Amino acid sequence: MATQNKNLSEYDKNTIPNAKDFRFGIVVSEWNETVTEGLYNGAFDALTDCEVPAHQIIRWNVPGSFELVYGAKKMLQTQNVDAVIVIGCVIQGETKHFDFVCEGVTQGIKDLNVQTDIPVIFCVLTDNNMQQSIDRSGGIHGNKGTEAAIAAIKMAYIRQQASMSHPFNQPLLSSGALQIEDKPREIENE
Ligand SMILES: Nc1c(NC[C@H](O)[C@H](O)[C@H](O)CO)[nH]c(=O)[nH]c1=O
Ligand SMILES: CC(=O)[C@@H](O)COP(=O)(O)O
Repeated sequence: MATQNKNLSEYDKNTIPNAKDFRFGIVVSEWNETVTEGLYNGAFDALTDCEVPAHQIIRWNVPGSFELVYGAKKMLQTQNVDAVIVIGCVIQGETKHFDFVCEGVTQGIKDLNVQTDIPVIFCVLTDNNMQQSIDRSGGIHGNKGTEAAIAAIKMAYIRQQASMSHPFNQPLLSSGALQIEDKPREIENE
């Protein structure tokens, strides 16, 4: 299993961009809250370890992982953030409900990444049992919240750099080929 070969809490600060000016939203599911609190603590501690001031981290709670999509959407619409982390823990029960919750939150977060300009980081455990969740929220495999925080910093940096680069959103030809203009378009002053 991939996680068994990679401790989720390990990161090299030398490979992480300067994050002190970034603002982060964290939406936390209350289902399996002992696990989600452990994930949140991992994320919060990693962000502050990377010089993000605590007052630049905004936390909202939602009832369950399925509500993470709506919570992240409203966070994006109303808060000045450079990335959002959604935190949940979905554990297989007796029925197929697990499948639908996992699919719904996965597709919903993917859609937000496609439809909006702010990266939304997927920190949702989808485990067979509680022990697997414990192992990944500060246990033997590390903390997925830590991993998510580092991913959030890196994606916020990519967004920042992309916004300062020449626009590469050249129009596509009818064939679908990318039309390369002689020089990048001038960025119009807003
Ligand atoms: N069983 C789990 C749930 N179920 C609740 C749903 O996420 C949702 O809140 C409900 O269906 C109302 O819309 N949520 C988790 O986060 N983890 C679970 O294991
Ligand atoms: C993911 C869930 O909603 C699940 O844990 C609920 O348990 P059950 O399938 O036994 O109703």
